[in-house]
Amino acid sequence: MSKFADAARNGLTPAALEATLRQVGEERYHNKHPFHHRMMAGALTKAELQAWALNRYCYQAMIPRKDAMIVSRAEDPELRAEWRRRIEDHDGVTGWDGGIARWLKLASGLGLNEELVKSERRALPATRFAVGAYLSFCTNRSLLEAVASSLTELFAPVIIGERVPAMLAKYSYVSEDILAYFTPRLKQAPRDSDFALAYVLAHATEPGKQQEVINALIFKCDILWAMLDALDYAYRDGGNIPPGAFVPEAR
Ligand SMILES: O=C(O)c1cc(C(=O)O)c2c(n1)C(=O)C(=O)c1cc(C(=O)O)[nH]c1-2
Repeated sequence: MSKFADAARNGLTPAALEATLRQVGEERYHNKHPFHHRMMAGALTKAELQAWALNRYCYQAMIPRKDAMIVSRAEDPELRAEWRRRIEDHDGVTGWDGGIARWLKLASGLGLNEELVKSERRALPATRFAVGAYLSFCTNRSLLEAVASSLTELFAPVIIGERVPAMLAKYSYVSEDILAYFTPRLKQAPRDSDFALAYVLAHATEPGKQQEVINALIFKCDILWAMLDALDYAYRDGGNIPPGAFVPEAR
């Protein structure tokens, strides 16, 4: 049983709930994953970096759809107004001048064909299942759980701060230009997660709901973890690439 399974048993103060959520991230966020450690050490092949970018595109492309789901479920205009900015961050004004387009630049900068990435046809089965599970979680669980599941963004600046300098230092073909996706995220993620955290602390006031938000964050950490597990298994050392998935040319 997870050590967090009955963390809210006796009810938590807002400060204690926040501390528990931060501890979940401390222990379970995907910056603890061996794939991320290999990335930071400069140990990934170009093929593995390409596979990472191609698969992660599916996650990026789904994010504004799950945010639209949250907007549609929110009865509070303030929550909707705040949350729709996230959709704009990813879609921009035209659909192709926001975060999704910047992620495509990252992928093409690593040598991938943009149309192939956009088609999502070559993503790993586990990537598609993980991304679908996140969207369906935000569709079917309570609004509070959906908001809480975004709280991995509390920890995103940490992983970006580890990833970007390491990628620039360790992979000669990676330039700042290619990694431009991450620059605005360093402002957007704290703005978004501060709002989401305040919402969660204000609304998770009884033990049952507090446990639900803790579990929602664990679920989301598991989604991110499962995506890196799948990449590691499929592409490490030439790998175990599932039928139909991306086959790199570069090694
Ligand atoms: O670079 C990362 O490792 C990372 C992690 C996460 C996250 O923790 O879910 C997000 C992002 N990036 C990101 O760029 C992003 O737009 C984003 C949105 C969300 C979300 O759950 O709403 N997470 C993340």
